[in-house]
Amino acid sequence: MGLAVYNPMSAALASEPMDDVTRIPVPGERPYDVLVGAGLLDALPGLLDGAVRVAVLHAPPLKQRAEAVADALEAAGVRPLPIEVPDAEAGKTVEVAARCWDELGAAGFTRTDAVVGVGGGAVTDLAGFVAAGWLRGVRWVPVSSSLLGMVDAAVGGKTGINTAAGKNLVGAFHPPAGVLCDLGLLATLPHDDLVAGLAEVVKCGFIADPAILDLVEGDPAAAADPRGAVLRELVERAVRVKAHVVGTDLRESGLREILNYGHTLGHAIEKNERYAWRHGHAVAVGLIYAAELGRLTGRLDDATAGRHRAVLSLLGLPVAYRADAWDDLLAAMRVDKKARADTLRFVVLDGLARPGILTVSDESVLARAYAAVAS
Ligand SMILES: NC(=O)c1ccc[n+]([C@@H]2O[C@H](COP(=O)([O-])OP(=O)(O)OC[C@H]3O[C@@H](n4cnc5c(N)ncnc54)[C@H](O)[C@@H]3O)[C@@H](O)[C@H]2O)c1
Ligand SMILES: O=C(O)C(=O)C[C@@H](O)[C@H](O)[C@H](O)COP(=O)(O)O
Ligand SMILES: [Zn+2]
Repeated sequence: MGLAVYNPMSAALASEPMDDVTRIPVPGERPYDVLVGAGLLDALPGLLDGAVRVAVLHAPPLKQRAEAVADALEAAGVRPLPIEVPDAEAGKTVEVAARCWDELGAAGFTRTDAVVGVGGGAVTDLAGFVAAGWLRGVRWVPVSSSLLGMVDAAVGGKTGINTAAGKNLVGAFHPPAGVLCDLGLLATLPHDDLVAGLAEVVKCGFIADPAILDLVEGDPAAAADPRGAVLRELVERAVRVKAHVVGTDLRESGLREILNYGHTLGHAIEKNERYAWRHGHAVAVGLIYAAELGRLTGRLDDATAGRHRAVLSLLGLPVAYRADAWDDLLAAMRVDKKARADTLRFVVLDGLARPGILTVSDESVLARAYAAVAS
């Protein structure tokens, strides 16, 4: 089954630069814009017009930025409710979400009130989920502070938390009112987290926009320079890929599955590591695995499959995982959201920027493909 319908050129024309802020529209039944630039807080109150109270969810590393968000809201006549949550995956739990809902209840949040998530993908996934659940859905805005959040997590309305059985197993499709990607925040993002975000950028290169791969291969150091023009271009290209896909298929009934390239094994590794591995690191290994699956099933040529390991290695991303973990990984992959009944399904490539679905009828190929990443 082929799923490729993306044209990077027409997507670029659809986005408008304004005073060094690039506005990338996300179409669909509830359209919104992704703003990419520096600062951007001036745009926040306008996205939450009519709100009297706004919860500002953040983890400790982004406390200062959350205070600036609260100040911007207060200056616009809105009552901010700062809520500090545990950092990274420790915040993506039902207990933390329940505590947030208790705080919204105590503050009397109504349907015109709203939630802002200030942080990386973990905090914005949680914030969106809290907003999706409260009164069956209030407005929310991610103020994305990590590369991975900007190019992926904050865009598209997939919100959620982890459960004991696996990654993101409870959640809702709940598009934001807008997305703010403040490139200035990348200066304080730890280098390893920035590089982890590049794994999702590379994913977009393989599934839809090969110019991304050329940029990374041409100058990997520039790709990882938080202040550089190359990274900005990569952010904008990846956001355009995601905006096109989620604008076409919000609820993942077809095309959106391509964004899960590399994630079937990636999520299994994250669960196996009890979420101590960065998401982007696990996805990097998952991408090489998915490429090998495509190659072994005769769908992907050797050169494009090999390019996965090469480009991810150039960035210093992990390209291998424990050989002895295979049985646990296979068990975790069985609850992947793309599985249907007892049948595993993977996103694979039929060529560069030609993603499709592999429905696995003979599971022996899964273990054989694992040899490509087993260490
Ligand atoms: N909803 C989606 O569509 C989607 C897409 C991709 C990933 N995700 C989810 O996103 C999460 C990963 O996101 P992530 O890579 O941003 O990880 P993260 O949110 O855990 O952030 C990584 C670390 O960087 C810190 N950080 C973030 N921004 C910072 C900044 N500007 N300065 C200093 N520190 C900063 C965070 O506090 C954290 O310690 C995973 O939970 C993944 O499942 C969701
Ligand atoms: O937005 C999507 O759709 C994606 O699959 C993007 C992924 O990068 C992201 O990690 C997402 O959270 C995974 O979704 P899931 O449904 O497999 O949990
Ligand atoms: Zn991801």
